[in-house]
Amino acid sequence: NPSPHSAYIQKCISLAEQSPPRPTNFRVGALLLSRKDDDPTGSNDQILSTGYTMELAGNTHAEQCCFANFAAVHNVPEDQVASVLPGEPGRKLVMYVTMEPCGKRLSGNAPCAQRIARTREGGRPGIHKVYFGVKEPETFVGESEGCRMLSEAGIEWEHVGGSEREILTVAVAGHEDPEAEVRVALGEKGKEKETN
Ligand SMILES: Nc1nc(=O)c(N)c(NC[C@H](O)[C@H](O)[C@H](O)COP(=O)(O)O)[nH]1
Ligand SMILES: [Zn+2]
Repeated sequence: NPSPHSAYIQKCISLAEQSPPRPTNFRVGALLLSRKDDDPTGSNDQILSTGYTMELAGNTHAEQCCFANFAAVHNVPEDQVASVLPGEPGRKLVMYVTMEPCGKRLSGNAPCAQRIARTREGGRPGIHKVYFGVKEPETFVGESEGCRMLSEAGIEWEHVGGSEREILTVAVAGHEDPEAEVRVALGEKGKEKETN
């Protein structure tokens, strides 16, 4: 049976497409689920929450909204989401995000890798693994730090390949030269503009 990763990444792309295009961030989609141990096809997955960039008021990120939406259902503020995330034996929490969780934000707001790491505070199991469809491009913060921060927090991560161009095209739709930015991010630096 096929792995469920690509289907979840596609779901996150659909979420990202709901994000209002801005020149100052990326349009990203995120999904939180509970997965039964030893269930590689995800046949027993339980979706817990979703989020997309600027879904909620303010300068909010997809992962931040995903947590905030879950916290709201459980009547706690987003920064206390760890206290209401399930920690059942035999199941693990997994996130899918179109883009690598940010390790730094030009706004100075708490980066998503830190928010994800904080779910493990107080010895809670928290988020076990993060799957993402593309590394963060260097547009805003240069070399991305998100994966290193997740590893330091003991959280596994994995790049699910195959949808990079689609994810990046959605992510940069509000930027000044989206096509060029996608080409650069894909390592197609310096390619001549496609002659139309
Ligand atoms: N993983 C991720 N999810 C998002 O929802 C989002 N918008 C970004 N974007 C990362 C980028 O590095 C920051 O958007 C800029 O650094 C500007 O920072 P603010 O967004 O203004 O805090 N990254
Ligand atoms: Zn972020």
